[in-house]
Amino acid sequence: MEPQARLLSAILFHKHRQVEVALNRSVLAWKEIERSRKRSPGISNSAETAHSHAVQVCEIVAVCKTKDDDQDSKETMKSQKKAKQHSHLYPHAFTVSYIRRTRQHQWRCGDVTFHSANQGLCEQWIHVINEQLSLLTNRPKSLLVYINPYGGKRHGRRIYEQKVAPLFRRACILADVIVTERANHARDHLKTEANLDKYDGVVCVGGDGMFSEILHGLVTRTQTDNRVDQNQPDAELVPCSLHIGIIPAGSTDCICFATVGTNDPVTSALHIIVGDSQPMDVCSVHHNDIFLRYSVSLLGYGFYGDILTDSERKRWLGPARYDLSGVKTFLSHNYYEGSISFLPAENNKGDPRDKLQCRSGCRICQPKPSSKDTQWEISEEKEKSDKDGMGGWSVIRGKFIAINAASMSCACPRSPRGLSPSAHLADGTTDLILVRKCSRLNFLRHLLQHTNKEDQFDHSFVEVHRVRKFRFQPRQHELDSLEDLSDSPKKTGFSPICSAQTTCNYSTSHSSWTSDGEILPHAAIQVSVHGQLIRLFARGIEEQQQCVLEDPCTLWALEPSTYQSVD
Ligand SMILES: CCCCCCCCCCCCC/C=C/[C@@H](O)[C@H](COP(=O)(O)O)NC(=O)CCCCCCCCCCCCCCC
Ligand SMILES: Nc1ncnc2c1ncn2[C@@H]1O[C@H](COP(=O)(O)OP(=O)(O)O)[C@@H](O)[C@H]1O
Ligand SMILES: [Ca+2]
Repeated sequence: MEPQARLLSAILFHKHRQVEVALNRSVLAWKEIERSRKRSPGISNSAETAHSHAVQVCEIVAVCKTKDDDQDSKETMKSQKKAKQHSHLYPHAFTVSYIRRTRQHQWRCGDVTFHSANQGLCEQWIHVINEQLSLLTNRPKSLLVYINPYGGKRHGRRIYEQKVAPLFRRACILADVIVTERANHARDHLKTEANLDKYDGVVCVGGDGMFSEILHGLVTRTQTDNRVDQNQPDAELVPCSLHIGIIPAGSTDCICFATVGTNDPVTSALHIIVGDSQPMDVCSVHHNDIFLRYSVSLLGYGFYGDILTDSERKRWLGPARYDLSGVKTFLSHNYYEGSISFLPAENNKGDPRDKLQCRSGCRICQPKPSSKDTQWEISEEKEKSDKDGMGGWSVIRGKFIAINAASMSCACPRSPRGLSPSAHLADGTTDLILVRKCSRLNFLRHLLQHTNKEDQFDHSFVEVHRVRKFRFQPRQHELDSLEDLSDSPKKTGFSPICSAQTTCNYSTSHSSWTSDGEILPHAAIQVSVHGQLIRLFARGIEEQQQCVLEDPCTLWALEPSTYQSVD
């Protein structure tokens, strides 16, 4: 790769030591002068060695003039005298705030302050760095923020004010904040009222349920504006132009965890600031050609549907409601009869058991521009020609403890690999997991495997398919109407210890679907995946500590440009 020309270089002071600082279009680097000369001449090929540091320009949060009060605030008593002398000699300074990777995908905002005797020089550095930042056009300047004050442990407002707002201010992002006053406040505001032209993105402070509100508001608004009828299951939906940021402050937060790798408000705020972009699939759910909901994480019938139905009554318990309802539902051990038909994904989409996890820059999720249209036509054609005979579609009937569709891994702190560890964020498919009637012990084994590294699909009673569309029809019990009044749910040989359904006056042989944590009113549904319908301010889970810098040493080897100025 052609090394880039230096924009600036100078001898400045950092922590009372002389450093050489250099900037090109992609990297800001600095190294101590005396020590590096004394020690080895070779600097290793990493972003940071003992005496050489480098930061990618696209990971700089902000640069600003350092105020006098800030300069010595972190000094110890011992070094205060030295610092005073130093700041007398070099009274001018600027601070660069940048992204620092810590453990397990967590990001923090680090600061580095450079001092100089020359005020003009400091101003020049601030100007040139800001000029480079202004070229990064994917960064949001104006955001619309919705806070659910009742999500998770009810810390949403505090999390935003203490951890996120100061970072947005530092990055000069304007934020209009709405603290919601009722469920669906954010959805309705986005659907009709909000002036979206003003914003570069929408931020949701809350859990998956709150994200779902933003999703529905934005997707519906986009379809209305483009005159697309959401009730048509085959309608080609128009992708949303605004990015969505998630500040995790809910109970599960799996959409954040599976797209960032951690549930941490500061990390999410930094992904928003740098304008990361992660496309994401969205499932549309219909009942008899009537639109019900969109879903991005788990669409679950049976086990998870029952947990969610039960846990809604325990909302006051916060995130612990899922554990309590989980144990209760596990002990109930219900199964449900029905038939699933699905349209499998094309072969190039991989397999749910192939262990190719979706990671930042995932190849399977890349749109294939040259062949996409023709591929799409072929598969549409195949689908049409197959429609009458249901060719291309597979049908499975049976008794199921759980039917889960995971459009992405659904990784979360409870299950760090998720419900379908190899599911992809943006491949246009969902992984359909069918857990048939089995013993309690076997089901427990299967569940436990979600928490360790074992393969949860390695059971005769579990099957998993990567699909583009599916339908579910619960078994119609001819005598349902008579039996429903007296019958409890079907059991796998044990009497019920407690059951959500015994108090339910809807057919007891049916469960409910949960879609991103919300309950759907119908059991018979049609689902289609809409590839890459939305984009998040995220980049997918990074493989490891990514050191994508060009060798910072190249900066030192370059001829100075016209910008060069040395103190
Ligand atoms: C024995 C331990 C078994 C642990 C099994 C863990 C599997 C967890 C898979 C989680 C998938 C989560 C998919 C995410 C869905 C969310 O969109 C959605 C909404 O999120 P929000 O609250 O942030 O708005 N959340 C949920 O649907 C919550 C799912 C929670 C599942 C908890 C499962 C607990 C199971 C406990 C079984 C206990 C067996 C005990 C035996 C004595
Ligand atoms: N101000 C509010 N009062 C009551 N419910 C709200 C409010 N704002 C949002 N909600 C609803 O709260 C539910 C849960 O929100 P969420 O942020 O996902 O928290 P959790 O992860 O704890 O479920 C969602 O269904 C959302 O529509
Ligand atoms: Ca997918």
